[in-house]
Parts: sequence; structure tokens; C-alpha cells
Amino acid sequence: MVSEEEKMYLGFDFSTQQLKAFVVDDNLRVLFEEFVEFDSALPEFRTQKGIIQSKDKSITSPTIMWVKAVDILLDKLQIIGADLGKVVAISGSAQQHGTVYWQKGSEAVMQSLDPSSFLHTQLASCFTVPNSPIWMDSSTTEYCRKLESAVGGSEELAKITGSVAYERFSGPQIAKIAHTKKIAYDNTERISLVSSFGASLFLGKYAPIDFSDGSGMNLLDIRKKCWNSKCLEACAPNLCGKLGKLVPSDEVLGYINPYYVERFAFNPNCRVVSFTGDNPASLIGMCLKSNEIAVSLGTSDTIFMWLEDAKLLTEGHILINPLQPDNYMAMLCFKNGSLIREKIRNSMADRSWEEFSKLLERTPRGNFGNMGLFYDEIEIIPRISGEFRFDKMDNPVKKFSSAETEIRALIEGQFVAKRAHAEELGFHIDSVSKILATGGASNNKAIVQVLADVFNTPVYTLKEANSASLGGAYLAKQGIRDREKHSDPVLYFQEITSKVSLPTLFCTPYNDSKEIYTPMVARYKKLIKTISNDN
Ligand SMILES: Nc1ncnc2c1ncn2[C@@H]1O[C@H](COP(=O)(O)OP(=O)(O)O)[C@@H](O)[C@H]1O
Ligand SMILES: O=C(CO)[C@@H](O)[C@H](O)COP(=O)(O)O
Repeated sequence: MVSEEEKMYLGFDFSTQQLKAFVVDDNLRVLFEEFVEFDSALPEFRTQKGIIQSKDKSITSPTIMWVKAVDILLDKLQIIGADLGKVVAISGSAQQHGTVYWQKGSEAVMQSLDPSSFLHTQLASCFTVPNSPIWMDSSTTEYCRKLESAVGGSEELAKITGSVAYERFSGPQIAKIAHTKKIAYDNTERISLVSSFGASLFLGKYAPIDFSDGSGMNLLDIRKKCWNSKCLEACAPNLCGKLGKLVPSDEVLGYINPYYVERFAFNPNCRVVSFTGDNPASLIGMCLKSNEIAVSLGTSDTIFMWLEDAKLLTEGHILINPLQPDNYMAMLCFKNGSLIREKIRNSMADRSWEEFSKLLERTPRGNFGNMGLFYDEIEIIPRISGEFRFDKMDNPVKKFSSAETEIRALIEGQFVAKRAHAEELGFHIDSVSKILATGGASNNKAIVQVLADVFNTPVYTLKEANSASLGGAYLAKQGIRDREKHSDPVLYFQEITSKVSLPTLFCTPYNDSKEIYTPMVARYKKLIKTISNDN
């Protein structure tokens, strides 16, 4: 038995570039934090930023790389002194939409793992599709259109699933696999999301998909909380059986697989709670309130907020809320986030964030009217790619005159676009609004200052920028509550997070921000129409 004071909770995040973990105590205070970066720790998989881009432009990650990262991460946690025997519950999160294809018989393999051997060597032949399609892929347009027309159009699909069809969503991705890799699809016994794949590894059984991450598939009826048969049929044959059942995001799935008890000295009574998507998990890790807007600056940039009711969106997504399944969250995702910031940092600022920040701070708000929109990958909203630079008269220009102009154009362009699309979605910003920033770039004050200015709203940050893995650790505790005693999940969550440190004010907008950026948002809307028409 682990005493109350000694209890620990473990949260993972299978993100695009790395596997991260937090261990927290019973008051949700952070005890240990570790990560495994895929490119540097697992060079044998030859990923760049965790991904593989094929000649045909499809974007995947090697599934077994994620498994190998689990082996390494658990070792690292032990090395830094985490006593895994005190962990009473595990949960976690993962990049959304990515799919994992389990070979027939894989569950039996997970049930009979040999603790003297690595996980990755034993699971090596468990995946019918060795490279999992991930959220950055845009190669499924034809399957999106087919899905929309099967249910009566894009608006109808959005009414059912919370989103019009998006290329990265799991339904169109599964449809592509079923069509282009028929034998592999037929040999697939179970399809997991990256999140339920993570839970399966610890459970030693196929873990169900949770409501929140399941909302990113274009397959789930977000009001009825079940698979929609028309959507399933439009995507692939026999899909329902391969997806399994759905569960609330805080469902207890069972006890940890004995393999981890033997190999890493976990407690046999440690429970596995459902994993969810990284954005829903961030909502948990940030303890997001109704007047707060979360901006995540990770590999992708996302904006999300808590919603009480689902509304119809033609742009962006409605997901089932991970804490209160009768509520929702609204989300926008932008593909060209940190990776394009890094690319411009490397070419303009000597590969240094310090230098990048200095150059950004050296330029005035509004950038003398220069504006830039940079899309290395086909963007999600709007669906365009390329680099677009404009002078103050909106004339296209090939280059800006200096590195600092380019850098400010990039950062202002990114946040102006976010504000424009967030406003279209109905995100309402007023004098009581707050932005909570998270993700790798949220540590960068110069960047976050521009976010505060563009939205004309104060920006707060948390001590921990990895709110998704932290959210996983909180979800572990939330999941194993006594449900008779704590029937209201939100009240219970407020109770357990009452001692967690509050977000602190990081950047306040300058007085002239509204005057500068409101017209720039209108300019963006006009420019983007022209660019879209020209493309
Ligand atoms: N000081 C910094 N300034 C701006 N961006 C940063 C800084 N430090 C890290 N980043 C960015 O954070 C990204 C990783 O963020 P993270 O939230 O961990 O992403 P993910 O969860 O997708 O792996 C990196 O790609 C990097 O560009
Ligand atoms: O596609 C989306 C959300 O819809 C992305 O936000 C992924 O969930 C990837 O997350 P990160 O690795 O950038 O955290």
C-alpha cells in the first residue's frame, strides 16, 4: 500500500517532437520532469522534428519509435530518482489525429511481454502500417470530400462531428490507408489514436478512444457521444469493430501491465486512466476557466477555450470537453507554428532565440506597415502555402530590408491571423479576458509580448510550459476519484487543483496596441482573400 502522502501520479505526452513525462505528488506538485527528444535520442529512425516527410508529401512518424521512447523515458525517470512504485495512477496525452494500426494478435503479444527484454523489440512486428500518419499530413483531400458528400455536405458533417472534414483528421486518414494499403488495413485488428495507443502500451490491452480526442476524427457524433455509422461507412469497411468503444476522458481502464511491475518496479495496483489529445490535456493542465483563452505555442500553434454548448463551426473544431463530457471546447489549429519560427530564427538570427528576441524587440509595433505571412507547410486555416510579404501600401515585396523586419513580420503575421480567425469563430475578447500561454515558445517574452499586443489582452503563463503532460498527471488523479463521493467532476477538479500555483502575469499590452492591430486584422482578412484567390 502506498500511503496518502507518498502517492504519485504520472502523466505522459506523446507530442510531435518528443515524449515527455511529469511525476506529481498528491497535491499535484511537480516532483520529476523528463523527456526523450526523438531526433537526438533515436537517430536510427531518421526523423526530422519527429516526422518523416515522404516523396509523395505524406507525413508520418515511425510507430515503433514512440515505443522505444517509452523504454528510454522510464529508464530516465528511474535514473533521476523517481520511485515508480509510488505511482498510483498513470494517464497522458498525445498529438491529436494520428493513427496506429495494430496487427492481428498484438493484444496477445502485449499480454505476454518478457520483462527481461525491451518493449520495442517485442512489439516490433505489431504494426501493419509501420509509419503512423500524423496531424501534419495534408494528403487526404479526396477522402475529405467523399466523407462530406456521404453525410450531405460539409455543414452536416460539422453538425455531427464538430468539424467540417479536415485532411489531418483520423477518418480521412484511415480512409486513405484502407484505400491505398488494403492488405495492411485488412490485417489490422485495432486502430488507435496516438493517445489510446499510449494508454494501450501501459495497459497491455487495446485501450478505448476517449470522447475528447475522438472528436478529432470526423467520425464521432459529439452530441450523442457514439460513432456515426454514415461517417464510418464513408471512410472504410468494418471500421466500427477496428475502432472499439468510446469512453469519457477520465475513465479508469484497468491496472498496469505486469511487464512494468517487473521491469520498472511499478506498483501492481497502479491504475491506467484513459489518455486524451494534447490540447484537451492542456485545458486540464492549465486549469482553464471560462473567461480564459488558451494559446499553445508548440510544434503547432493552437487556440482553445471552454464552451458550455456545442455550436456549428465552418472553420475550427468543437471537441467534447475532457473534464465535463456534457460541455465542449472550441479550438483552432495552425500548422505553421514553431517550425517556421525556428526556420526564420536559423536564417535571420544565427540559430539563437536570444538574438531572435533582440531583433524582434528592436522593431516597432506595426513594423512600419510591413506585413508577412509565412506558410512552410500547407496551412490548415487558410489552406495555403508559400511566403507572402507586403509593404505598407499592400504591394507585394520579394524581401524585407532587414532581418528584424522579417522577424517582426513573421510573429505579427502569425498572431494577427490567429486573432482574425478566432474572432470569426466567436472568441470574444473584452476587459475581463485573459490569455493563458503554454508550449515551448511561451517562454519567450518578446514573442509573448506581441501576442499580448495583437490581442490587446494580458497574457499569463504557468510555471510549467508543458501543460499537456502536466494535464496527463492531473487526469490520472482525477480519474481514480471515488465517483460516488465526487459525482461532479468539475467540482472535484477544482478541489484537487486548489493548491496548484496560479498563472502569473507575463506580458501586458501597450496602450497603442488596439489602434495598431485592429486595422491590421482587417488588412489580414483582405490580403488573405487575395492570396487565396490567386492560389
Ligand atoms: N525560447 C524559445 N523561443 C521560441 N520558441 C521556443 C523557445 N524554446 C523552445 N521553443 C520552441 O518550442 C517548440 C517545442 O515546443 P513544445 O511545446 O515542446 O512542442 P511539442 O509539444 O509539439 O513537442 C520547439 O520547436 C521550439 O521551436
Ligand atoms: O492537430 C493538432 C490539433 O488539432 C495539433 O495541435 C496536434 O495535436 C499536435 O500537437 P503538438 O505536437 O504541436 O503539441
